[in-house]
Amino acid sequence: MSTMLNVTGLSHRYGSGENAHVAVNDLTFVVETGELACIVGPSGCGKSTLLRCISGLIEPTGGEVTLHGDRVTGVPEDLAVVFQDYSRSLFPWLTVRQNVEFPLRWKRNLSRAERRERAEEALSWVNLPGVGGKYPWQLSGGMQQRVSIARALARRPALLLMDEPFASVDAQTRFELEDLLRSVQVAHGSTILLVTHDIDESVYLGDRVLVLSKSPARIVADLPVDLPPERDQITTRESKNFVSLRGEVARLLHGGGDAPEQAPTGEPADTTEPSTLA
Ligand SMILES: Nc1ncnc2c1ncn2[C@@H]1O[C@H](COP(=O)(O)OP(=O)(O)OP(=O)(O)O)[C@@H](O)[C@H]1O
Repeated sequence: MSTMLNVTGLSHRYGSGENAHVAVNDLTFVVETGELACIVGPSGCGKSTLLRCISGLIEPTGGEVTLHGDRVTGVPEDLAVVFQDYSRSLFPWLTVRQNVEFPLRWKRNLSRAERRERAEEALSWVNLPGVGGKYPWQLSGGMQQRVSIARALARRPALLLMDEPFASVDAQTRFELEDLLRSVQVAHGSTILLVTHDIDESVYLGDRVLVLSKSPARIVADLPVDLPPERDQITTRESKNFVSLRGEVARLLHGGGDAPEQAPTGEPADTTEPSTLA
């Protein structure tokens, strides 16, 4: 496996002097090609700042980010981001197909017909064939977020960043979108870095879970997820490995980074921790 993303000693400080605020502090990790890595951390710990630095939207005040070996100094062309708020990221005056095609306009090597073909293909990947002629506001919230995912995938990004992508939809839709994302990722070998504050979601979706501390964010643990690639909302969440890992992540988050207590062998870990962090 080759390394897609390399984050080395990354720090970011907003402001200077007495008003300085360190949002992320000396983060080092890699994301391998074809991996779905989840970052979980408390609200306000610096997750969005980290994603902004990785996507080249802001320049880190320390350390560096490389994408397939190239140092990130601006927004890389082969990186796509999906945000939480689909209602603000889709253009309401464009049809679904035009929204998905929109970022492809800057790919000069693609003809109009190829752009359209790619848009239709990406819409079929997210189980939305046949809605290309509708407007976003004619679709449910979950469908609109699938359009946002299709728009990101149509660009065939080397890295897909997702910032709390399912936080604005109801629980049932969230489960459907989680399953959709995993199936798309497995089918297309996409490399994804997803940020969430939901412990269960991080374990259910991830091949790996990176646990962040309270602000300023530092990495408390980098945990492999020992679950099969094909997951199921009921049986996976009931499995011993899932329950044990979610307990470990919760203890790390609530303990602020202390070493986790291991559940006794053969017994499921305590599942009373809340799934999300305030
Ligand atoms: N532009 C900015 N200027 C100054 N401080 C900022 C700026 N953006 C974020 N911060 C501060 O940096 C810290 C981390 O913010 P950030 O949005 O990265 O956290 P987060 O983990 O994504 O939060 P949430 O989970 O609530 O979305 C917070 O204390 C925030 O107030």
